[in-house]
Amino acid sequence: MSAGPISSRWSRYAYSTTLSRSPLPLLRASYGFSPVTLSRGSLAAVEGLNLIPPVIKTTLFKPTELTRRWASQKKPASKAPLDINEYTTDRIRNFSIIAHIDHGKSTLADRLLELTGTIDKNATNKQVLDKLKVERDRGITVKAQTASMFYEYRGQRYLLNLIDTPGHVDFSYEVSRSLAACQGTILLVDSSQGIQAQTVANFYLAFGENLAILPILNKIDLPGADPDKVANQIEKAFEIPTSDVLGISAKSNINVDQVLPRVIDQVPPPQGDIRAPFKALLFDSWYDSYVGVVCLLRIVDGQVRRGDTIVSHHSGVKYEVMEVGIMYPEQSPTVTLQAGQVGYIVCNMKTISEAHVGDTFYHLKQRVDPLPGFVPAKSMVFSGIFPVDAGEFARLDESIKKLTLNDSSVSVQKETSNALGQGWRLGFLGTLHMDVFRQRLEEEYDTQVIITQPTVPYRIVFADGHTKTIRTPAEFPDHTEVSARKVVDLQEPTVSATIIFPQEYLGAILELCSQHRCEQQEHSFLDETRVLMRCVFPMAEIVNDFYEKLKSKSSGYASFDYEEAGYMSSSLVKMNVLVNSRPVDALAAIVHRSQVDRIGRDLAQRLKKVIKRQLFEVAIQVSAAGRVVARETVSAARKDVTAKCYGGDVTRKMKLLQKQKQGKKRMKMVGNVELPQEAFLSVIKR
Ligand SMILES: Nc1nc2c(ncn2[C@@H]2O[C@H](COP(=O)(O)OP(=O)(O)OP(=O)(O)O)[C@@H](O)[C@H]2O)c(=O)[nH]1
Repeated sequence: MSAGPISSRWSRYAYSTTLSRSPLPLLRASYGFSPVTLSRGSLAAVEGLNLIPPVIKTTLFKPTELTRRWASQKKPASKAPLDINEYTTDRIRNFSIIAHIDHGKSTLADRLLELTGTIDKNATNKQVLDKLKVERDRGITVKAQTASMFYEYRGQRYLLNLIDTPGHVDFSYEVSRSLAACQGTILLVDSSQGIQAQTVANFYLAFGENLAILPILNKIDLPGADPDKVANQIEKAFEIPTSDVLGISAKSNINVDQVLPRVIDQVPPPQGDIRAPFKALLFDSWYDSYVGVVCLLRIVDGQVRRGDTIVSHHSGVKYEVMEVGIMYPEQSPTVTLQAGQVGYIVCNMKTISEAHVGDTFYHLKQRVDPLPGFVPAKSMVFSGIFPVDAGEFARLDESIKKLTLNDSSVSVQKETSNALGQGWRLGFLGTLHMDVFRQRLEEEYDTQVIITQPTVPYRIVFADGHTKTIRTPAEFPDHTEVSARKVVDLQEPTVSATIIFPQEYLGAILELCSQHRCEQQEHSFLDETRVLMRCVFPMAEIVNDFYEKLKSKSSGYASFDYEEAGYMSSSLVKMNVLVNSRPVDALAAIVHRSQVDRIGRDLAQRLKKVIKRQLFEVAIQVSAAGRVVARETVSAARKDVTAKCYGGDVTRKMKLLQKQKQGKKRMKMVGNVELPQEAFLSVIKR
């Protein structure tokens, strides 16, 4: 069945890690392998805890739009860059916080920044590392953020680099590249909700990177919290003894002071040699309108300072370093960055496309071998974006260019639609990513856009052997080409999904999955009440409203995570919508043959409801594979043309009615159906 290469996060890890020494009944059954015992130390006694007075910070930048909120928290500016040379590898710890969405990563990051004096203690510190407006509005992390902290423990000063990561599956790429800069991670689990789908997925990401994993239960202050039960789940699922699990409340600041001592004791210091030639991994970047591109680096060996000339392995381009520094938590210049540290550089890089994530930098005169890097993020969901007002095209074009400067995972291509005019076809990592992009366009750039139904990339295999990936229904081969055997195979992308839910919803969830062409692989129990199910879906089935349906079927208790699982052959057809015989391209879709009648009927009925009655009859037809699958008619609204004709000769009335009939005929002939903007959009707008 599977036609393309299967790239599974789990299968990737299966060959990149050693198999377990001890049995891991639950997850080995699910994922085909089990983890080795994780590196853990004993709980260190909390002693000698002493905060280092905040180092005076310098910033050469005006706060950007996104960081304006921090302005009130900035420490007094100074001209002197920070000297962090004393922090050799043994006194550095690089760690991240990973968790399911909303389990409290950003809140814990706030507390750790306060505890170390990196930000002032302030009742208004809420998810300080969520800098984007959209993150604050939605209460979710979209972009991983790095913050450096200074901390004294047992008489020794440490430089701790924390990376707060997003929890939502659309942004798991952010998580995986952030982990490449760390040696350890805090696996945070909400003690009232227990292990969820992204807890499992993120655990395996960290495990695959061979990171030390520190299990922490959050929200122990909640009345519904059951830390013992959740600690048992962690032991069963990940083979981490319950005695290693720390219970905290990030919100109420309970036991948070035990977190950093554990990080120092259990996360290994970074490897690296300060005397070796400079070698650094670029793992994130963003565009700052004042200084250009800012690159976040993990310094593997050697050191870098202002004035150095460095070279990109990826492009061979030379750059002069204008500034180096750490995120403290904003950009704060330092004298150098050296082996083991995580920090930023500003060089004469003009566009974000030059900052290739996974690139290796080296000194001009000391070439080094490149680091392994990352597989680039791939757009999986494509949508047409059009300006609501066609006169806004140029402004929207500018806004999209600016926004994609800071989000290189969005792919952009121009597109024209007969119904919606000139626009773009954009590719996103998932539908939440798409929605976040739309919200940012509207709020940060004050533009109004129409987004068409998302589609996934399909593959067409032709008789001559060549393969084409298509991203719009317009590119789908004509059904005559398919029947003439010019096309030998049609394929759609699939995902391997993990769903975790309470047992009482098993029946309802199985039914929902089968409606979405799901192939269930297995299910097992996390504990006596919770089920972990693994299955394969066609990606097209989950990009629209599957998650909302899953939440509603499980009263909000189910969680869901997925990853690409290659392509499979599929019986696909293109569905066309005709309004008075004219195709409306913005409503066309690629669907599975088994669903054509249901989707076609539903679409025709919805269109009928929103098309206003005209002075003539309007026929709505949905066709697929050369046949009409649904038809609806909007009857004509009869205008009383004789209303003003009081009394008089009957032939005068007849003449007016005759004239009206002629007019209707002409309009019908032209096919000039007026689709009211808002009504029409309500069908295609998400
Ligand atoms: N009662 C209680 N609530 C908490 C605690 N920690 C976090 N919260 C709340 O949980 C919600 C989610 O917290 P966040 O810190 O945004 O969670 P997150 O994991 O960063 O979320 P994403 O970045 O979207 O994945 C917020 O309303 C927090 O106030 C805690 O210890 N106790």
